[in-house]
Amino acid sequence: MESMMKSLRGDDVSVLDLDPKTAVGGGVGDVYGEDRATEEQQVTPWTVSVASGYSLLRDPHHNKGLAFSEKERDAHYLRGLLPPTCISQEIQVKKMLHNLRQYQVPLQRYMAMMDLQEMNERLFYKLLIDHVEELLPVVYTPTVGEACQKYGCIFRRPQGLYISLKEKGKILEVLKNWPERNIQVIVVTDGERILGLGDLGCQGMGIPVGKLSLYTALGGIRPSACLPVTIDVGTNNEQLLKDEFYIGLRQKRATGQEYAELLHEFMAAVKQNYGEKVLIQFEDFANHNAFELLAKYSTSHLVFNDDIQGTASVVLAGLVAALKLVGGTLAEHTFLFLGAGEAGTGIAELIALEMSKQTKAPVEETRKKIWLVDSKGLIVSSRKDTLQHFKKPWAHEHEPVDTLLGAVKTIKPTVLIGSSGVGRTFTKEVIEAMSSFTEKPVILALSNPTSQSECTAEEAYTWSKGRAIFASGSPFDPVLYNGKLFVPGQANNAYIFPGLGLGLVISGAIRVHDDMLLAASEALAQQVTQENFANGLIYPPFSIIRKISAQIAANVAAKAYELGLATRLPRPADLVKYAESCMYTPAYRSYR
Ligand SMILES: NC(=O)C1=CN([C@@H]2O[C@H](COP(=O)(O)OP(=O)(O)OC[C@H]3O[C@@H](n4cnc5c(N)ncnc54)[C@H](OP(=O)(O)O)[C@@H]3O)[C@@H](O)[C@H]2O)C=CC1
Ligand SMILES: CC(=O)C(=O)O
Ligand SMILES: [Mg+2]
Repeated sequence: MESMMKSLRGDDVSVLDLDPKTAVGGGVGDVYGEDRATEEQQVTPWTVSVASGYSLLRDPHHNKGLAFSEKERDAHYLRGLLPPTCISQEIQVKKMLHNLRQYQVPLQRYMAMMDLQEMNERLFYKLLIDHVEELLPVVYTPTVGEACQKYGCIFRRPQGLYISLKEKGKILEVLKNWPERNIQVIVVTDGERILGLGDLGCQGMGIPVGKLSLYTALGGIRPSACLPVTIDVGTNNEQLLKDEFYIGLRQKRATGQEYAELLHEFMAAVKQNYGEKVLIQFEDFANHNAFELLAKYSTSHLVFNDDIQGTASVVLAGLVAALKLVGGTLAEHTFLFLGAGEAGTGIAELIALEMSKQTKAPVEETRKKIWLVDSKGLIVSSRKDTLQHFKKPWAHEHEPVDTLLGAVKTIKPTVLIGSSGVGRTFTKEVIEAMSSFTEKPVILALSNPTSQSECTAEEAYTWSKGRAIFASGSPFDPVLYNGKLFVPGQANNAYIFPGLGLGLVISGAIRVHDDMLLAASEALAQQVTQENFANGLIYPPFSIIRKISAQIAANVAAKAYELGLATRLPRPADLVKYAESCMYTPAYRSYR
């Protein structure tokens, strides 16, 4: 046993018994037994397979820090490596939270959270789950946006898998370098449209890392089953290309065939390595690639585009809930979007689909209740020839209108949705115009991070004289207006993708279907309580997100079984209970 432990600890005789003065290479050993003369020689980096002692404390999957019990300290060679005190995970959470709150700068909090994730994974998730409303803005929008912008500067230990053009032809090998074999969810970006911040190249890695930490914290997917990936084909961001700390390829973006081939190799390698049931979530691709990738791989892989589909599902849920506050049916409302890209057209299409299901009218008809404005003005039929394919269905008969204000005045929408990525575009005039013909205008400022939000919560409530039903992509604090407290909701796809992913995983689904997005949306809308409505909220609080995710997962899984897309048989009788039972919990395990 002792010899086995010796070997596990790395103090193998063949290494230890070497006389330092006659070490390999024949130089002279220093006081540490190391030999300068051998520094140029190649060595084998090697490690042990059972974590114990010093290496156990440095293994984020098993480390418990001061929470190791006396018995564990004896059994796992930890004596002396820790100070004498033993504390509970609850006290560790309390301490971490106390420390985090000392930081005034959000990016410092982000870095502290990333350090914790790298040091003690279970404590990271316990902290995030128990204090989700406080910490979501740290690990996710808005702070993750700043983290991506400064990723090169704050880079310490790599997270996730980087696949660049240099790895072309070897992607399968690269996947095999990842330490985990049983991957269930991959979030992949190419960094070209990171939130509303544009092309951040390889530094977009913060997004897959952040999204996957939410898959675990909010949706209960095991951390070991999550794989963040960044595909680096270069960047067109001149500032990054000149930045000495930039971590990616220093070249302009590859496009066309070169791009398509790398992506194709990646998609094929993922299926070969992990099988057909691994969920691949496309995230923050520019729209000129996003729609094509989704269309191309949705028939051969379990793929989902969060920006197009997840956003659509979350917004539809909010709108269905909002009807309880503003009255009418979906089809009785008129919708205007600022931004006709992935989020805008994705949401528009799902609203039209739901309206069509409710009214039995064809989608071509229900689309007519929905209007979109892009950077060139209102999308109308006279522009059809020059429009990107995803905008064409929205080119309705109308005179050209150049501005959002002009469009609001002529279309008279009851719902205004911002998905442009451009901040402060819902001006006072726009919100006043909305409020002039609607008693309770629904205003969703979806763009992230906070700097890109189409308006602030305060602006929406003040300019509408407290009548707006408002939600935003990034969180805003409650607003006191005319003596009344208004609590804005957060319309963010983080409500949907963790539960949707869990539903796909537990049913063993092999494809994503639009009806699953509707099922997810319906489950979310059902979680909004009378108390939430009384506070003007159209989303439930994030504090109960794991309960929400289980409901979403169950609804999605039920749809997968109904559509014949589920492979995990037999179907569990109680899908909510089953979803809950599958969810990862971060409590420490006891070590024998
Ligand atoms: N809350 C949430 O859950 C989510 C929020 N988002 C946010 O939505 C935003 C957009 O994302 P996405 O749809 O993927 O981006 P896209 O690039 O696909 O689309 C952006 C759209 O906005 C239009 N646009 C840009 N500038 C203006 C302007 N000044 N006036 C009018 N229209 C303008 C573009 O017009 P044109 O086509 O003419 O260039 C394009 O149609 C981002 O900030 C993102 O963070 C995205 C997904 C989820
Ligand atoms: C939330 C999100 O996915 C985005 O802003 O891109
Ligand atoms: Mg996104």
